[in-house]
This record gives sequence, structure tokens and C-alpha cells, in this order.
Amino acid sequence: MNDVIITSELTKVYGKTIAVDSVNLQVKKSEVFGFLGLNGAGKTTAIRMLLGMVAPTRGESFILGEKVKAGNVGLWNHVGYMVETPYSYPELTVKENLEIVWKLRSMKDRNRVSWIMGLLELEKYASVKAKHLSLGNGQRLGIAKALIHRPEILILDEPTNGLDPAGIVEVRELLKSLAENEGVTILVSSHNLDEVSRMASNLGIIHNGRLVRRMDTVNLETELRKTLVVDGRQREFMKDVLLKNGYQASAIDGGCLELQEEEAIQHPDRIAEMLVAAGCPPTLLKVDRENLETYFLRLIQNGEKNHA
Ligand SMILES: Nc1ncnc2c1ncn2[C@@H]1O[C@H](COP(=O)(O)OP(=O)(O)OP(=O)(O)O)[C@@H](O)[C@H]1O
Repeated sequence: MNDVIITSELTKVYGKTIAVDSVNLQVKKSEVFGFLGLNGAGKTTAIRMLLGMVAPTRGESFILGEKVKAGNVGLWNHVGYMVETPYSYPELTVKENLEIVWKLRSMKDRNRVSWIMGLLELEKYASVKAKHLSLGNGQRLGIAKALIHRPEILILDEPTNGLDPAGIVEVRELLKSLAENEGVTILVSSHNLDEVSRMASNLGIIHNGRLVRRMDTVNLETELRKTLVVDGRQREFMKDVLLKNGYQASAIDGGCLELQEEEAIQHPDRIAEMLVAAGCPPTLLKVDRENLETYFLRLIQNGEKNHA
């Protein structure tokens, strides 16, 4: 069995809102799968159904080959999860909160609490009450609770929410290492393509409840639009030269010219030679790559058009 998480036509309707619409996902063992979408796209609802917290209106999910349904208690020994803002007992310390999870999960190994505090760098907050933790450390405690029983499957809803840049890198590296070194399969939701593409090998993009795109992050780079940006002292003259030679040069922010032709992007040297020969040598010539968030929004808009 290669796909350890499967959703089949998973759908949730709340009144007139279709929160999740016929989502089919497959996540392979030891994969980090990024579930990407804007706020309100349907990520949390899909994850809640996957975890058996909300009953689907239609469709079903399977984890480790078992159907997710009420009463399937044994399955959750293999799954760790954190959905939205992690809940902790505010009056209890970090250590006490973790000890409660340790007891609830009927774990035998006494070292688990100190092990997980070490892994998430929570030792120095061991005696701090949960209500006094920063948002980021509260998030860290949530991840610690999800991981304390060393699950095979980890499902995290926006785990880097509230973390500072260093915390984001730490969580990202931790998740990558859990997948690579411990074989943990991770489904992680995010609204940030740049962030999630640094840890996930595969992505599913959800918009208005629909899975609009599945992709491999290795090939992401090739999907980004590229342009050749050109500048010089005689912009109008340069533009005329380029147009006469068949290039649709258009002005972008700051007044530089942008070329989208593949020939120009592949051979900027030819553009430089042409401009030099015409007497307007470029002062700037660079291939620009679309940023990931622009690409993400473009994908979503295309998804909307396709489903219109
Ligand atoms: N219990 C509920 N009752 C009614 N509508 C709901 C409920 N839960 C979610 N929705 C609606 O379903 C849609 C999807 O919400 P969901 O929380 O799953 O999105 P999300 O991608 O997780 O967004 P966010 O990142 O903001 O949490 C939204 O339109 C939301 O308002």
C-alpha cells in the first residue's frame, strides 16, 4: 500500500456554502504533501473530515488503508494532528500539558515528555503556563502534542502560523527531517506557496472548495513565467528597435522594458547584440522569474475560469 492518505470525492456542504467540493487526494508514504489555499478555501474543513472530526456530506477518506469513521479508535494511535490554533490547558505548564497527552495516549515510555520538549526546543519553557506562551511557542507546544506518540502520519493545519522567521525555518526543517529520516508521512496546510514548496514534494491547491491543481514541487521552477527585462538610456528608441525586430516590448514598473518571447529569454546575448548594433546599448539585461505568490494567484484564477 503506497498511498497512506486517500480522500475520495470528499465533500462538505454547510447550508448554501460548499466548503469542500469532491476532493480527491492521494498522499504517499514518507511524503510531505502541501495542501495549499487562501483563507476560506476549504483546507481546515477537508482536514477535519480527514480526521473524523466532521462528517462528510459525501465521499470518504482512508488513512493507512482504514476508512475514517466514528469508532475507528485504534487508527488515531498512528496519527498526530494539529488543527487551527492548538488548544492547551492555559493554567497548566508546558510540561504538565505534555504529561496529560502522555497519559491520555497511555504511553509507557517515561522519557517521551522530555524527548519531545528537546525536539521542539521547549525545555526552557517547561515550567511556563501555557497561557503565558507566545503565539509561536503555543504553536510549538501544539506540534509537540501532535508528535509525542511518534505517529506514522502527521496532519498539520497551518503549523507555522504565528512563528517568527527563525521558528518557521525550524518547523520546516523538523518536518522535512521527520519525513526523510523517520519515514513519517506529513500533510501540511498553508496559504503560502513559497513556504510550503520548501518542504513539500507534492502540492494540492484548493480554491473555493475544489482541488484546482496537483503538482510536483520539483517541476515548479519550470512552470514559473520568465521574462527578459531590458533597460537603457534611450528607452523609446530601444522599444522601436525591438518592435521592428519582432519583439513585443512593453514598459513595466519603473519604465524598464519587458520581453516575453522565448527566443529573447533563451538568448539575451542576441538582444544585447541587436541593441548595440542599433546604437542603443542596454544598461540592464536580466531574466526575471515570476514570484511564487504571483504564480499561485494566477493558478487560482485559471482554476476559476476552468470551472466557470
Ligand atoms: N461550521 C461551519 N459552518 C458554516 N460554514 C463553515 C463552517 N466551517 C467552515 N465554513 C465555511 O466553509 C468555507 C471553508 O472554510 P475553511 O475554514 O475550511 O477554509 P480554510 O481554507 O481552512 O481557511 P482558513 O485558512 O481561513 O482557516 C468558508 O467559506 C467557511 O466560511
